[in-house]
Formats: sequence, structure tokens, C-alpha cells
Amino acid sequence: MPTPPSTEAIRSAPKVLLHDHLDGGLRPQTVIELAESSGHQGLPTTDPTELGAWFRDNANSGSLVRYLEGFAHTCGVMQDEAALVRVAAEAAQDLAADGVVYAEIRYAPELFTDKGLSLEQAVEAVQEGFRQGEAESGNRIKVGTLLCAMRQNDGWQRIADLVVKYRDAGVVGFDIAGPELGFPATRELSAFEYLRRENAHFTIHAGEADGPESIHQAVQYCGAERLGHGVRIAEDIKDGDVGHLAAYVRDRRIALEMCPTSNVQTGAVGSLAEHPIKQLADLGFRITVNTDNRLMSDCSLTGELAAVVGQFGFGWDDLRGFAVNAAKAAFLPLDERRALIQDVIEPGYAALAK
Ligand SMILES: O=c1[nH]cnc2c1ncn2[C@@H]1O[C@H](CO)[C@@H](O)[C@H]1O
Ligand SMILES: [Zn+2]
Repeated sequence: MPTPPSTEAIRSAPKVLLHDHLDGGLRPQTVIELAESSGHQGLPTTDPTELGAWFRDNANSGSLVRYLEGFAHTCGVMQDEAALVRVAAEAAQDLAADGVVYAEIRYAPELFTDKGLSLEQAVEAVQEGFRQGEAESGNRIKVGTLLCAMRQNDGWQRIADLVVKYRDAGVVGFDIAGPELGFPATRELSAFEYLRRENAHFTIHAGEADGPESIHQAVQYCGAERLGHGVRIAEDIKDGDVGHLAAYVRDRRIALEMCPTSNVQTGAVGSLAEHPIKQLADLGFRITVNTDNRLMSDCSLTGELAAVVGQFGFGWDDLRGFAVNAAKAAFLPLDERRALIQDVIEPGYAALAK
């Protein structure tokens, strides 16, 4: 038996991250400092260790709606350009330090306009921060941006417009986030139709707090190229019998952006042991492993991978497969995806798996 990949070896492996929220990944110390300088009220504590634990405990709620409540404090301190530049730069640096070579980081610009920033100012500040963070990390990481509309709010078209407007400035796609149950992806179908006409890319959070019907809407009505989480696709597989929707998702290579710790915290799965990632991987789904919210889940991509290695016995071949899957599903041009796989991922894993 080969020895299982160690956490340190996983950290040194070149990894690709497709699902990470900017407003869910702040350093606790940064939340505290920005709250202080911006006058944001109501943080439960000003001790960074305690604050980190508070976010994690709050997110450990078993409900997506309660999980999302913690974002009031992160978005609360992200209301000016300097804060957005700092948070974005630190995100790029933290991911680079974790061995992530390409990341798509997402956020909802409308959540940063409480103190008068325009949507455009918010987007431009975040882009500036990512560029700074990449440069400061010695360009070991490249960051692409996904802009989210919120399921419960109107105005998805405005965000879709921004995706198209900033497509040559590092914005690579669109998403919808927020409460899934009761807010169907078809609520503003025209936004997705517009993005398709514009040859733009999008993923959709679906199959997390609602079942296969929500995934069906995301894929077959909206045209999602990837699924945020998508874990509840497993409900369309009974005793190894793959239903029509699940078969479509698998056969069309629609990537599943799985986030194991977050899925347990929101109650999308009962426990890590019950997570369908291994079953879906064995059936040939295009599985990727992601962080979702590094602050709320107190996690890293290395940690998420180590957790599924420990739980399910994945080896180096599987870890290389997750990175290749993520590179294939990235909203990057073909030549960049190929270069990522051939020049970075394949040699990186070949050296480690020896
Ligand atoms: O797992 C999730 N499911 C649905 N929405 C989420 C999840 N994690 C974060 N957000 C939501 O996405 C917004 C933009 O980044 C966050 O403010 C949060 O409300
Ligand atoms: Zn998410």
C-alpha cells in the first residue's frame, strides 16, 4: 500500500480552487482592524482567535440561512475601496501560501455598496487587490473573479452586465449565491440568456439547500456550466442507478464544486462520512474540491483535501485528478488551461507521487 498523501505534501502540491468567497475568507485579524477603522459595530469579540471560533461556531448551524448570517460582519467591514483592496490582496496571498496556483474567487458587488460605493468602484477595487496580491506572492498564483448576484435580491441583470463589462479585466464569470430554497434560479432567467448570448461563463450554487429540482433549473433552464456544491445530485442516484439528470451532469462534464466542510456545516450532508464525493468520483463525475468560506469553515484547500483523503482514502492519482478537473472546468481560455495542466499540475504531482 502506498502511504497516503500527508498534509504537508498536499500543501506543496499545485492546486486549483474554483469556489471560494471573498467575503467568506478574511483573516480574523483583518476583520477586527477594518471594523475598528471603519466604525463597524457589533463584532462579538476583538480577540482574533475568539473571533475565528465565533465565525466557525455560527456557521456550524446545520442551516444555510443561519450559516449566511455571519457575512453581515465581513461585508460590514468591506464598504470602502481600501478595505476591498486589502481583503482581495490578502486572499490571493493566503491562497498562494496554501499552494493554490489558480483560483476563482467570487463575491456579490451589491453587498459592498452600503456606504455609497458604486458597483463599478467595488469591482475595480477588488481587481486592484487581486493584482497586488498576485504580485506580492511572487506571481505563484493567478486569480480570476466571479461576480455573484444574490438569489433573494432583484437586479441580476446589473451584475451580468458587469461580468461582460469587466471580462477583459480579469472577471471570468457569473454565479448566483444566497438562500437557495424558495428563490429559484429561474427567477431572472433573462440574465442567464443574456450571458449566453454574450458568450460569457457562469456557474450556479445549486443542490446545496434544495434538491435535484434546483439543479435541474440551474442546468437545463439557465445553462450552468458548473454547479456550486451540487452535492444533492446524489439524490438522483438510487442504489447505483444513475437518474437522467445525474447522467446528464456527469456525461456533459458539468463540474461539481464540492466544499466538504461547508456542506456539513449547512446540513447539505449529515457528516463528512456521508458526503457523496467518493461515490460520485467513482461514477465518473467531474469532481473538484473547494473551500467555499475559509473564515466561516476555518479551512484551507489543503485541509479540505486532507480531510477527504483521511475519510475516503483518496491517493495522489485522485488529488491530481481533482486539480486537472478544476483546471479543465476553469473559466480560462483553452491555451491557459492546457498550460496549467501540462506545465504545472502534471509535473507537480509526478514529483510528489514518487
Ligand atoms: O455555500 C453558500 N451557499 C450560498 N450562498 C453562499 C454560500 N457561501 C457564501 N454565500 C453567499 O455568497 C455571498 C457572496 O460571496 C456571501 O455574502 C454569502 O451570502
Ligand atoms: Zn459558495
